[in-house]
Amino acid sequence: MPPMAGFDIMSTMDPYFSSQFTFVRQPLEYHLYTQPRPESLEHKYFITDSIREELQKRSETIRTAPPAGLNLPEEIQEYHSLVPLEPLAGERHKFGNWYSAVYRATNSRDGATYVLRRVENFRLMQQSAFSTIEAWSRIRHPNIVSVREAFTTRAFGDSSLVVVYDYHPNAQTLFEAHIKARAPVMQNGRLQAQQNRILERTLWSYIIQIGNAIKAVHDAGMAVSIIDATKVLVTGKNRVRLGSCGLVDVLCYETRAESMLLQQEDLGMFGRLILALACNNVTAMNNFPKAIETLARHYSADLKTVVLFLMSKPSPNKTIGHLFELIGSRLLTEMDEMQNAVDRLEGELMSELENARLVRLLCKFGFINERPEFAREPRWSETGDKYIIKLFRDYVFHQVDEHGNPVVNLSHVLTCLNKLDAGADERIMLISRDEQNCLVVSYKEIKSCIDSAFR
Ligand SMILES: Nc1ncnc2c1ncn2[C@@H]1O[C@H](COP(=O)(O)OP(=O)(O)OP(=O)(O)O)[C@@H](O)[C@H]1O
Repeated sequence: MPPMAGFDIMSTMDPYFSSQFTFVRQPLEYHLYTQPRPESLEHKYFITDSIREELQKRSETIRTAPPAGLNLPEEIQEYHSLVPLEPLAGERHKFGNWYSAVYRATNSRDGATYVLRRVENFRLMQQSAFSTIEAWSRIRHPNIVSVREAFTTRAFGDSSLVVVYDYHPNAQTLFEAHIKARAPVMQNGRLQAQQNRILERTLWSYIIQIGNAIKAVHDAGMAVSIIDATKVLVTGKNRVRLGSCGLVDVLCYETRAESMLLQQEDLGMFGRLILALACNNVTAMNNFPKAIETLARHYSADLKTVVLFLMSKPSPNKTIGHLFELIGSRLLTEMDEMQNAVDRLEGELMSELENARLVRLLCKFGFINERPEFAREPRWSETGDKYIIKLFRDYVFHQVDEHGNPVVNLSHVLTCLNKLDAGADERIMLISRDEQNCLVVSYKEIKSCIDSAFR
C-alpha cells in the first residue's frame, strides 16, 4: 500500500518504532479553504458598516489638526499639537478651588495621542506629591482611564499642573451621555422633549464596571476621590472608565485624610452618582427622599437596596466587596454580555482575516506591472515572465462579458488571488487582448513568475 501523503502508516502500528517513522507535517494550503461567497454576500468580506464608521470616526478625531489662533504652547515636555477638548469660551466650572482645562496632545516619543488635564495657577508645595501619580500609573484596569505621568509647567504663562492620561477618542462623560438636556425633536408634527431615562440594564452594567474599578483601587490601598458624572467617561457602547484619577491626590496632598476614610467617601460618591443617573439630575441628592422615590418608581427594589447601602453611614462592613455580594447574579448577566460582545467582534475580525494578506499581494503586483522606466528593456519586455503576469492581471481584473462590459466580480478576484497565493496546480487559460496569443499556465507557475519579477 502506498504511504499516505506526509504520514507513514507504520508509525501507528508499533510504538517502539515510532522514533524511526515520524509524522511529517505538510504545510497546509489553508488559503484555499477560503471558499468564495455568493456575489450577493460580498460585503461580508469586510467588517460591518456601523463598526467601520465608529472606528473611522475615532481615527478621524485623532487626526484632526488643531484650529489656528488658539495661542497654546507649541510643545510641553514631549507633547505637541495641543487641541482643547472643551470650548474655551463660555461658562467654566471649577475643579475644587481651581480652573482646569483638558487638551488632546501628541507625544513625540511614541507618536500616540494623550489627554493633558491642566490645573491653572497651581503651586506644587512638595515634589513627593507626584509619588501618588506613580502609584496610579501602576494601575491598569479596563474601567479606569490610565494615568501616565504628571508635571508642572510654565508653558501656559502661569504655573500649571498637568496630569497625562490615555486618550479615548470621541469619549463622552456620563453627564453628556445621559443627563445633559437634549434639544427637543420633531415627532408627529410637534416638538417633543427627548426621553433621557437610562435603561435599568445599562445602569447595572455601569454599576458593575464602576464598582469593579473602585475595587481595584481600594485593593491597592488607594481611593478614587472623584466619582462624578462629569468625570466618568463612556468610551464605546456602554463601556465606562473612571477619568481624572490621581488629580485630587496631588491637589490635596497636604490635607489628605486616611485612606480608609477616603474609601468610605468613594462609596458615598458612587451612590450619589447612581442616584443622579437614575433621576437624570446631578443635584438629585439635594432632596434625598424625593430622589429615592423617583428611583423606586422607575427601577427595581434591588437597585434601591444598592443605593441605600452605598449612602449608608460609614462602617467596617461597608466595603466595595460587600457591594458585589448585593449585586449577585447580575454579574453573570454582565459576563454574558461581555462574552457576546467579544464573539461579535471576533466574527467581525474573521471577515477581515484574508484582507491584509491580499493587500500585500496586490502591492507586489503594483510594484511589478506597468513600470514605465523598464518599458523598453528586454528583461521587462512584453514576453516571457512579465508577459504572463500582465495577462494574468487582465484575467483577474480586466475581463469583459459578451457585450464588452467589464466584469466586476469581487469573488472572482479573491478566488484568483487566493489560488495564486497558495500556488495551486490548477491551470488557467490566459488570452491576450488582441486574442492572438493564448497560454495555459498553472497558478504555481504564475506565482513563481511574480516572485522572480519582484526580486
Ligand atoms: N481621557 C479622555 N479621553 C477622551 N476624552 C476625554 C478624556 N478626558 C476628558 N475627555 C473629554 O474632555 C471633555 C472635557 O472634560 P471635563 O472633565 O472638563 O468635562 P466637563 O463635562 O467639561 O466637566 P467640568 O464641568 O468639570 O468642566 C469631555 O467632553 C470629555 O469627554
